[in-house]
Amino acid sequence: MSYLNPTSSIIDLGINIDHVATLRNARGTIYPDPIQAALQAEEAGADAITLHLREDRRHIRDADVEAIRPLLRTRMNLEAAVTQEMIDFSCKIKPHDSCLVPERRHELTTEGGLDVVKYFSEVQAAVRQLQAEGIRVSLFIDPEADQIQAAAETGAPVIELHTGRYAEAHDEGAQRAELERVQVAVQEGVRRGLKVNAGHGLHYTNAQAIAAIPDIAELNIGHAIVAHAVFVGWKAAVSEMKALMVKARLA
Ligand SMILES: CC(=O)[C@@H](O)[C@H](O)COP(=O)(O)O
Ligand SMILES: NCC(=O)COP(=O)(O)O
Repeated sequence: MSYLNPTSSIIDLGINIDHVATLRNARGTIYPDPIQAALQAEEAGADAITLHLREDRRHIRDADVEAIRPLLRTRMNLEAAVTQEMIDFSCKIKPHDSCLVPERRHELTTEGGLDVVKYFSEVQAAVRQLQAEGIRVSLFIDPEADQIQAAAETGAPVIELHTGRYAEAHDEGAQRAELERVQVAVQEGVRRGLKVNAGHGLHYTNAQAIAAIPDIAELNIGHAIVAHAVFVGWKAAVSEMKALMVKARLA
């Protein structure tokens, strides 16, 4: 199976455009346009465009995904819950990457990783259906050895480690412990032959330590970049994040 990846870099940045759509939907306008955000992010150095089609469609909508898919020059990483509706939609869209995430209707944001151990057979069936369409599957999981093992056993070639606990750890000791958890999980993923990505809650002062971990392939970042763009502009916010990640990896 071959996958399009024209921009392979030292560490890839997937720009999550969900909260461009959140801003649009807040007033029911047609701006800011997630299509424009995706294309400008690519021009500014994004290696992939990530978007999460939530079951309640609170930000990204079906029509956004359909419009953006044929226009991308990099990759689409479509995040969705493990429901038959979402898997069928992803199979119709055929993104380069399909990232399976957990979802609770009333959560403010994705609170943890997909419990692949508990829902193994459902996740494996989803992985198989997506892979039969030539879609690369990523599982968004907590940085835990049993989840990584289960993820590998589903046949998915990619995992994305949820960095939310690292991002929310405000004292130095807790942050160091969470960073170590991610570092160990990356090693475990690589040992099992997986491509290891990471993301959630990363911003301009905490992404460096994650980007510096050897073997992390890609970071997916959204909310902090949309927020920073208010002050510096969208393309500048994207390229600033990409530059700091590359600098951290090379340091
Ligand atoms: C799965 C994930 O981590 C991202 O989709 C991120 O959570 C942005 O979407 P929300 O802010 O709606 O959770
Ligand atoms: N999968 C994580 C992601 O896409 C971005 O999450 P966030 O930066 O918006 O928290």
